[in-house]
Amino acid sequence: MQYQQLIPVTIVTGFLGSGKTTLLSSLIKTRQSRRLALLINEFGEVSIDGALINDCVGGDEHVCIHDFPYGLIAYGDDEHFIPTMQAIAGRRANVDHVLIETSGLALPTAVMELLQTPELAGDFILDATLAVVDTPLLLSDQFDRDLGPHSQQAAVQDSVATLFERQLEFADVVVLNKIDALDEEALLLAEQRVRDRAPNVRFLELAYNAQLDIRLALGLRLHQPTFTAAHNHRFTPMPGSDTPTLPSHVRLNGHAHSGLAGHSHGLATHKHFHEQDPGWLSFVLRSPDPQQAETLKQGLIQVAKAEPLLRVKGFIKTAPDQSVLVQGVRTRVAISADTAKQFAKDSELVFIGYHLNRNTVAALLSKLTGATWK
Ligand SMILES: Nc1nc2c(ncn2[C@@H]2O[C@H](COP(=O)(O)OP(=O)(O)OP(=O)(O)O)[C@@H](O)[C@H]2O)c(=O)[nH]1
Repeated sequence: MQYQQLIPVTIVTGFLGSGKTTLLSSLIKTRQSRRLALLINEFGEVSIDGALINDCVGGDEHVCIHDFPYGLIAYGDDEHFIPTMQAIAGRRANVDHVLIETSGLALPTAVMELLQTPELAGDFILDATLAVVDTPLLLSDQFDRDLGPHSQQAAVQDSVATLFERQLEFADVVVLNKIDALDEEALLLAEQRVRDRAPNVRFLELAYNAQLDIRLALGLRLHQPTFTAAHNHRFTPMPGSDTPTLPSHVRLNGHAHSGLAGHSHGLATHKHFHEQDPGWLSFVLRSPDPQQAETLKQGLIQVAKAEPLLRVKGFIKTAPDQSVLVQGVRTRVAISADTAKQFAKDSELVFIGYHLNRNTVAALLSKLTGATWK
């Protein structure tokens, strides 16, 4: 298979709530004639992101969504990733680019490595890994380690900081997102903070209003192998593979992803963080009662202040035949009637946090909203 015939894959990583789905939605809108396949990875029982992105593309057959509502894309127990990718390869005449959104708690390495296995290496090539950053949170020290005495708060901070740093470490491109209200000085400081954590990041891009120029996001070919004798050392044969050479994912900085044998990160990087660090939890709370949007919003802010809640999202029922979207990243909670849906179901919110107690959150939210949440 010639490089030109390989389907480029862009991995979009980034911490919980950094804006991955929002950026993907805007990329889809500006995709022009590109035919895209998207793999969306949701951490939680309810597939919110899939619903949002599907809304955004409507019935457009040139954008095909593969939703992984329960699974963690490409991690150990994911049986769907390789067959899904092979199915995409099977309709390669209709696919120009694959975009994979990893869970906000995942590292991109699991996908990176599977792309190099014999099942996929003949059809796909990593184009670039993008890490989306919630810039205001970065600037307000929310991704810093807590160097104080041991406490629950310090444990949350440390786990968040570790995950954040590792996502940046594996990125080719860091996208500074949520920068609408930031001035030049703040952006320079944010850049410095990214570079301090991940000196090998190759590009920093700015996403004003969660929009990225598609030319800066797709087709970067940052892992294009060099097919010259002088660079033969970049090819690493896959052990046990018939394929004589694999597309090397060597970075300019020498950080190698050039085959499983030579891989430098170790198997630990294949694990999702909630496997490695069982402190990360996700659960769903439901309410049959009609919700008052502002009361619920204030309730969620209080919960995020009192408990180690890092992300909440879902739809709440504000009238018998209407549900509206709830999006919370720590204490920033937005309720968007624009994304109203004609749902006749109960309100349903996914909560993600670190050692977050389901019963405590349910009791607190029920008390604060006067509605039953369980
Ligand atoms: N002000 C502002 N808000 C943004 C921007 N990008 C995203 N958001 C908001 O941030 C929240 C989270 O955005 P998502 O796109 O769902 O984030 P995500 O990274 O996909 O979230 P997870 O999949 O849960 O990790 C939503 O309320 C978005 O509307 C931005 O550029 N500016």
